[in-house]
Amino acid sequence: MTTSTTAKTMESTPVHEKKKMIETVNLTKSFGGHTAVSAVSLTIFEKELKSIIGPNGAGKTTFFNLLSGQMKPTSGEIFFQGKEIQHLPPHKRTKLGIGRSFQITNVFPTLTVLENVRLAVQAKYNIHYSMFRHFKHYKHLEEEAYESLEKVKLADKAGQLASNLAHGEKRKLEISILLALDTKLLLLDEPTAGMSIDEVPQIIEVIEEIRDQRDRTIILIEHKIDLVKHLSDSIAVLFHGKQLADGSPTEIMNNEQVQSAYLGGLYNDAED
Ligand SMILES: Nc1ncnc2c1ncn2[C@@H]1O[C@H](COP(=O)(O)OP(=O)(O)OP(=O)(O)O)[C@@H](O)[C@H]1O
Repeated sequence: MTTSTTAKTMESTPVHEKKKMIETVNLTKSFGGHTAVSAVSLTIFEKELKSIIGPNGAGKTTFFNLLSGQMKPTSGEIFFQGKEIQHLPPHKRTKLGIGRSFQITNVFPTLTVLENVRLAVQAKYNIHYSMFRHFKHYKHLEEEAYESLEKVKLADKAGQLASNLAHGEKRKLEISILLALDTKLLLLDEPTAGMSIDEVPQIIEVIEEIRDQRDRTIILIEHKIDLVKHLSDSIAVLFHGKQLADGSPTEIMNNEQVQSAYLGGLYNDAED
């Protein structure tokens, strides 16, 4: 894990100088009588990495589903760069620049790693492939795809079939595809889940490098609290669907309400 002072730089930027990337206002999602997300009002600033933490069932994934458009809210609003988006379907939000890491459906197992990312680059430029055009017409797409693979440290696997990648490599490929699509807001849902111990530091390094470029905004759901502390500019805590706290990593770790209501449980989760 590399050390970086960039996160501290974001923390020290005065709030009035920060631009809002996405904001939720009283965002609520109920399933029958159960409210999974309850009047959550959160602001995520451009170029920051915000983590959403909370015990199992706290509403984190539902919150992501609302941001990405997989679910419609029961009430409340979502503003992306000032534009109201809660009524937009997922593909329109993708076009605006919101990308979610689990969109592994974009990965074609029988294509190579490079071909998968090249398709994302093509989609970004809206270019339809023609067998009769000279390959040089497409060379820049391939180069851009390769650069995107380099950013996630997967360039050495460019020629392999996507189906042959290890689990952690597939997660990196997903992130590479999001980067190739010029995603402004990356929604990373437990990127380390299911990874072997060897794979975790690699994905952390990738996320850290994307964060330190400071040209994207990242929202991260993650159970591993040490990782969250290390990576985040700010942390929001959900508890029974409600927003329990929102602040810097230090503020959250020192927040007595968070500690007593939740952190003990979280540490236990993390050790599972
Ligand atoms: N489609 C659904 N229908 C009914 N209830 C749902 C649905 N999706 C989520 N819930 C409920 O909403 C609550 C919040 O679930 P959610 O998956 O958002 O929590 P989470 O914080 O992501 O949990 P975990 O850390 O275990 O993934 C839970 O009680 C869950 O059972």
